[in-house]
Amino acid sequence: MKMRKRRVGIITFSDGREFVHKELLEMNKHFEDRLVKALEETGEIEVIRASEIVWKPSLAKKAGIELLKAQVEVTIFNYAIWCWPHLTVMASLFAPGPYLLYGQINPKYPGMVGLLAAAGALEQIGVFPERIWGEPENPEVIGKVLKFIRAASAVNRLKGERYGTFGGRPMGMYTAAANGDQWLKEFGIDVEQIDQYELVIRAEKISGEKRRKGREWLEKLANVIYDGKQLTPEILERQVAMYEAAMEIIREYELDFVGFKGQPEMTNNYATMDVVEAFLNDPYDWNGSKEPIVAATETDMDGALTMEIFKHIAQTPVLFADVRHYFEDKDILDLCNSGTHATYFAGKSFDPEVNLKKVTLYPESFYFPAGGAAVKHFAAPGRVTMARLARQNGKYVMTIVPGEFLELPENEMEKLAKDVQIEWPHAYMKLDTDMETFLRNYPCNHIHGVYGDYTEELVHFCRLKGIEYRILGSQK
Ligand SMILES: C[C@H](O)[C@@H](O)[C@@H](O)C(=O)CO
Repeated sequence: MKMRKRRVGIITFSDGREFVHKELLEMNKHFEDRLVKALEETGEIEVIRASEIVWKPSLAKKAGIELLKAQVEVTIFNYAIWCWPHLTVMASLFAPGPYLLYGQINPKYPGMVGLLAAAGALEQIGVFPERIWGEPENPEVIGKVLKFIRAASAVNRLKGERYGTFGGRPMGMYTAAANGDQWLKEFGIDVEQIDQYELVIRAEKISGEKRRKGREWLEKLANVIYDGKQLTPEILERQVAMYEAAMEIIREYELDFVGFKGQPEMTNNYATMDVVEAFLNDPYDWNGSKEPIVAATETDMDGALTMEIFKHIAQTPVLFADVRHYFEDKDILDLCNSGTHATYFAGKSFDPEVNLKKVTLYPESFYFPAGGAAVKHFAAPGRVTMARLARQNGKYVMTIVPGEFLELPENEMEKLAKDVQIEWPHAYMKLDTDMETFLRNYPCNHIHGVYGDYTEELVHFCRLKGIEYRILGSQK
């Protein structure tokens, strides 16, 4: 999967007395060099430096404009000596936020004083920057910087995105239907409404060659169980055609992420959306590797939004699941949903051959008379961060649920799945919190997440957006 580097601007400030500035210039530059090197070494960041160290107002303005023109996603204001705070304020009028005030360790000069004076000045005018202090070579310090940058770039990457909702509120699910005006106002996301019929019309026009290519690839790499009724080669090809149709619409309408109603119209009359949803979320399909396109089932808008935030923060595929069952005796939460588990989760690999070996395309059950394949697998073990953005009394609240996907013997996973829903994918999770706390606080039926520890990034995201958050479990 191709990672888009996060574009970060840096402005280093100085003393407003020219003779002091000149005296300390080489040292100041050296501190900037060290920070730039450490940022670039993360492999996630492209640094844009202002052309000059800022010691007078005209240079503050010039530096800010340079970063604005370079379309940076975050600006770091860098302090190693005493810096006159109005220079930061003036640069902030042009340099794109969010802002991180970075303090270098340089005890012989009042760098920390400069940082705090600038922070206070910004806050007086309603701009609330993050502050980090330390040696750029310290992995813990640069780790903190990176977490902030991931969250800040996610805030900016959402801006101007388009969400396509195929069909309306599914099966009476209030939590799936959000308000487009609120999305635009709070996140800068435009919502496009598309009729599911458009998918059917376009799917019918997808060539036999394209259908066959998808079906044969799936048959070759995964285990396909045809039952002659709910799942036949023809129905699987119909799901492939719907995927191709969805891709066509996504490109044509310039959509960044999507949701499909699916139930009951498509699942009663045409085919389930499972193959479409899983492979949109995957970093590949039968045509090759691609960027994952977040796809929520049941047109769950806030679910899709949570996933899109995760995608920008972690730059990996994102899981969508139902909170399905709790095995009390084993303390295992079963996350399971028919459609949207990307096959990436089966093997945690970007290589489809690795993951699809562990995937079975199962005939759908009685809920879905039109038939189709459910994309069944078990999520690979590992530390995960799950979360959900939900509206409570009109306001967004983020519930963050850290935990672990468990390593269980294959036969035990099959046994657990049989007791729940054999044909659907499962992720067996051990929560950091206890089940009672989870049930009392979790805001809806769907949950989303990625491998890795991203709690701090989500917290930064919420702070930047003024969203209330709660963490169910400790931050590890
Ligand atoms: C079979 C049901 O209609 C499921 O689709 C339902 O349990 C859900 O997935 C709800 O999120």
